[in-house]
Amino acid sequence: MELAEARAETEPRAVDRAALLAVDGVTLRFGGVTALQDVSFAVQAGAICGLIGPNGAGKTTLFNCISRLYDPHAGTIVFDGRRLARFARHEIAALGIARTFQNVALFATMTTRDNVRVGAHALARGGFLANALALPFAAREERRLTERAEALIEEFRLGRVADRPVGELPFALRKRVELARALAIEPKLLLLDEPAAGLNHEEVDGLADEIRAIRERRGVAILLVEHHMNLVMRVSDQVVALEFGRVIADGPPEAVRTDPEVARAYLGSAR
Ligand SMILES: Nc1ncnc2c1ncn2[C@@H]1O[C@H](COP(=O)(O)OP(=O)(O)OP(=O)(O)O)[C@@H](O)[C@H]1O
Repeated sequence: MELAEARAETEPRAVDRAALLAVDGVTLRFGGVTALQDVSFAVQAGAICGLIGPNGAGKTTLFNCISRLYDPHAGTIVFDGRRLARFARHEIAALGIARTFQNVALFATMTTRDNVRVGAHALARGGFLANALALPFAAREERRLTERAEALIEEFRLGRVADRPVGELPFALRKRVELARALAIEPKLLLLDEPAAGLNHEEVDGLADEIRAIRERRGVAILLVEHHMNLVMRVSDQVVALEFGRVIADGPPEAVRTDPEVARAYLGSAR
């Protein structure tokens, strides 16, 4: 493909506000540092979108805006037709957004099964009082959560380690537990923060298959922050590239990979 043609295909464009996730003109500063500058892009329902960029480009900051950990100074994020700014951080899961973390955020002394159950609990109805009084609907809810957790344990092939504390498991397996836990809320959007970090070649291959399979099975949209370029290019339907807080390319993986702006941004970067 000619370079000019590649550029045209990846040029940032007006955001599609009807998409599952529409990030529109988001700006966020930390003191004098502009971490995000007028960032706009959209992710369609069921699509896998890779978010790339050199260190400090703003990827984590953007994730934190979508999870409501940070409030943008300007712009809007619309998810499934709702403006996220209207919701508190603890309401995000109920809207249908789940997240995994770079360093795996599980309860190390709890078993695999209990970690997955905790994920399902994020959506549990009834609450503390109903559970404390052992009301019938609380018992029904518990059964429902147990069934959901067991289904996920089977789906993610975790049966063999279901009763082991997750802190004892190899890192790659803990990552699978974290995926199962995130999906326990049956999200419409899954945010994956550097899922390949700390994995070897073979494990990254397995992860790529797993990510595609999750989307096929569940139709969930996935936004993936990742430095591992091969993984991003292999699994994504769309890739958004950031540099110094700005979107420099947005398009199909092959077009973004060959985009001269992206190549320039990565020049001198060893990753
Ligand atoms: N809490 C914070 N306080 C001050 N500056 C911050 C904070 N978080 C991020 N920054 C700055 O904002 C910019 C974007 O950082 P961010 O962590 O979002 O980049 P990134 O693309 O995720 O980088 P990496 O690939 O290294 O994880 C950087 O200049 C960073 O130093």
